[in-house]
Amino acid sequence: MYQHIKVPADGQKISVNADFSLNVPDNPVIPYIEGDGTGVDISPVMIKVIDAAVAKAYGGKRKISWMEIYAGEKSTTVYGPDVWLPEETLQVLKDYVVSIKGPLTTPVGGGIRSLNVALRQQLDLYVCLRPVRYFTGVPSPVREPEKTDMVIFRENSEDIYAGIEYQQGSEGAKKLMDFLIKEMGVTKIRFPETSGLGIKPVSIEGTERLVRKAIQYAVDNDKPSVTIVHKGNIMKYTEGGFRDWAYALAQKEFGAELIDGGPWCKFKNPKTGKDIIVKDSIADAFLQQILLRPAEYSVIATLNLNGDYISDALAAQVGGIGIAPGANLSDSVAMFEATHGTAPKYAGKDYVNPGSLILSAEMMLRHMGWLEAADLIISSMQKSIASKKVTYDFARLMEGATQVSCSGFGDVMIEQM
Ligand SMILES: NC(=O)C1=CN([C@@H]2O[C@H](COP(=O)(O)OP(=O)(O)OC[C@H]3O[C@@H](n4cnc5c(N)ncnc54)[C@H](OP(=O)(O)O)[C@@H]3O)[C@@H](O)[C@H]2O)C=CC1
Ligand SMILES: O=C(O)CCC(=O)C(=O)O
Ligand SMILES: [Mg+2]
Repeated sequence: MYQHIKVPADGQKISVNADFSLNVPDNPVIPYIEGDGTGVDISPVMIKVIDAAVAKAYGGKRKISWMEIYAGEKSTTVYGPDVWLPEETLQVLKDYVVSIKGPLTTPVGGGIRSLNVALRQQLDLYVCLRPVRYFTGVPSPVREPEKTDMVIFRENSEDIYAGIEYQQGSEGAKKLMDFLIKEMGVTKIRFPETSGLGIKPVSIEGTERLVRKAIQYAVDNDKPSVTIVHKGNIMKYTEGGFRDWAYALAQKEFGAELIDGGPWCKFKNPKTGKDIIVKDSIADAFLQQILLRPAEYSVIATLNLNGDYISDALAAQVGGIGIAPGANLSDSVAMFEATHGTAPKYAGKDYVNPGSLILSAEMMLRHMGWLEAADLIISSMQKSIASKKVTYDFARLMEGATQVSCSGFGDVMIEQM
């Protein structure tokens, strides 16, 4: 049926109901992309740890059938030199509904466009969900890392990240420059002859669907606030539009009312009766606020590029990108992945922290409703860190730690279950 993908004989597909709830069989097939760089190290460890947690939680009644699918460098060896993202990979990601991926390399400057972004765009995975929480004992550069407890909702389909760009000197750049100068009367391009150009689309629909998810998350998870992070003072009609449309949605769909004339607003959580405040922060100020007053922020809704920067900055606050998980979500399809990239200098060395991908898989188990296995992962992560048997990233900052390898940390996690 597929050219290179081998469907496991013993598993069934997860399916989606009309209300977007999932039917998860006891033996679901989960497609995974190993990933470039350190993907080769972390993906097998993630699978081993998740299998152990599922076996322990359900005593053999439930089991994941993993199905390897291809993207990135491995795809070019399996499918041929120029095939970075095979059509059948996209088809499987849609058909099998829930998947997980390792990181994929994107060259800087030239070369192929990001496959990570292409996957999100082609599957319309418009939410990039990145929870940021502190695990006791993790070395952190801040004094009170436990005060950082945020969940980032990053818009995943628009913004400058959409990749509409024209290289300096290209026909496209010349055409667009001509149009801007001659037809739009633009006079502000300082060096028109030597500029590359990029376009930043931000829409009402794109904003509303992202912000709706962020506010609903605050309602479902008893969170005190949603902060819209933007640079709307400077980019008024894109970032500023995002802020205005976000506030408007909070009022229109959640019944939020202005506080002291606005723009902040609040509504009562229908599930708890508590207030949820919807507020905003300009992105540069936000980046210093999260360091100085992290406890004042909870759910964050932001655009694609801001969300990228904020994800890594917040990850650092709770001990680094070695334990920063994430998910890319549409209404039906979910693809889980770590926040970090391929860390090429460590590739194949069995060295890096597999924690981000393991915690991404923990989010996946929770998404599937396999809560007992997900809880086991969290408690094992806590105990493993407390045991101080950790990978280099924590060991180098932790007093009295024993440094273990990437696979070694997986084994520690399995021992701690
Ligand atoms: N979603 C995706 O697939 C993503 C892909 N990328 C791509 O990855 C490539 C490399 O990007 P780069 O900017 O170097 O960012 P990376 O996130 O790959 O690495 C930056 C640094 O983060 C730390 N780090 C990364 N992974 C781990 C881990 N598992 N455990 C512990 N520490 C870790 C290392 O820090 P230290 O040096 O201190 O040890 C590393 O040098 C690029 O091509 C980029 O486009 C980037 C982000 C996301
Ligand atoms: O696609 C890439 O290579 C980088 C993407 C990224 O940094 C992210 O999504 O956090
Ligand atoms: Mg990033």
